[in-house]
Amino acid sequence: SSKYVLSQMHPMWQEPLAIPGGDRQSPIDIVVRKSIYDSELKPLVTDYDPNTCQQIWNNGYSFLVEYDDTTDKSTVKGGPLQDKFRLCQFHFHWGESNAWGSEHTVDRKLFPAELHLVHWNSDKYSLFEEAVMEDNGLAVIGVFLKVGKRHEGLQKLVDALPAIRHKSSVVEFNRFDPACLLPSNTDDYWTYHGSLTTPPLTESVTWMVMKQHIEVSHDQLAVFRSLLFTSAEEEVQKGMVNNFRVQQSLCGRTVRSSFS
Ligand SMILES: NS(=O)(=O)c1ccc(NC(=O)NCCCCO)cc1
Ligand SMILES: [Zn+2]
Repeated sequence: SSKYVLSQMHPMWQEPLAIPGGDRQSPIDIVVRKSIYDSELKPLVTDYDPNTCQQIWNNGYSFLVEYDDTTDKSTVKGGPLQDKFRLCQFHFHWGESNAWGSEHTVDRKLFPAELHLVHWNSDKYSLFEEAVMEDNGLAVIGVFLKVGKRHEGLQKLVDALPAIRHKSSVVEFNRFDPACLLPSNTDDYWTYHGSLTTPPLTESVTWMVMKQHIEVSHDQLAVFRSLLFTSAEEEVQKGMVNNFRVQQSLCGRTVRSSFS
């Protein structure tokens, strides 16, 4: 049977009716003039070991690059963080067009895509699964992507995507340094307390959203859109696009900025 690819605007999963707590959900719109400059916020200190990179796979929501998080070899500290957090994976969210795709917005401005580097508090917990249930368990660095010049460091990752087109496909992926995906300036960021943006939506994330974006080419982003939400045996194949959650209400939270 001929399989055809759909790209629909429907969200990839149904928003639950009730969310535990529900007053610190992510993503949000960052209203720049309402963010509070906090001079106590330090620069972020990332220390990533490319040799801890293990695999790249399609989990049916996005594609994830997973790192060995059994030691403190790839970590982030500083910024708003009191502890050291271990990198476990990074992934992206994107749209079917360059006009939208990011999860966070800045004064309602949408970006074509957003990178999330996911870390868990290894000073306090011994597993991601434990940390994900705790208030200060996770730290996620968000980086906006804009369409422009080709990102040389990203190309190694783009070249691996055709091998993981379908949900649940995994390939080995080594020696990738996630630091190459960070903007040149990581001192300027917004930070707030929020949640995971996909189920289980747990409210355990300290978000650090970079002010400076990175640039990737139109063609590189087009390869993201060639991925599928669906597994190989499914009759109808759905294009992996618009895998972002809609903005959530701030519920009185303060967004702090590390820059004035
Ligand atoms: N988009 S987001 O808020 O950055 C995000 C990050 C992690 C997760 N969940 C996650 O990583 N679960 C996998 C747990 C495997 C532990 O090794 C969901 C959403
Ligand atoms: Zn994410």
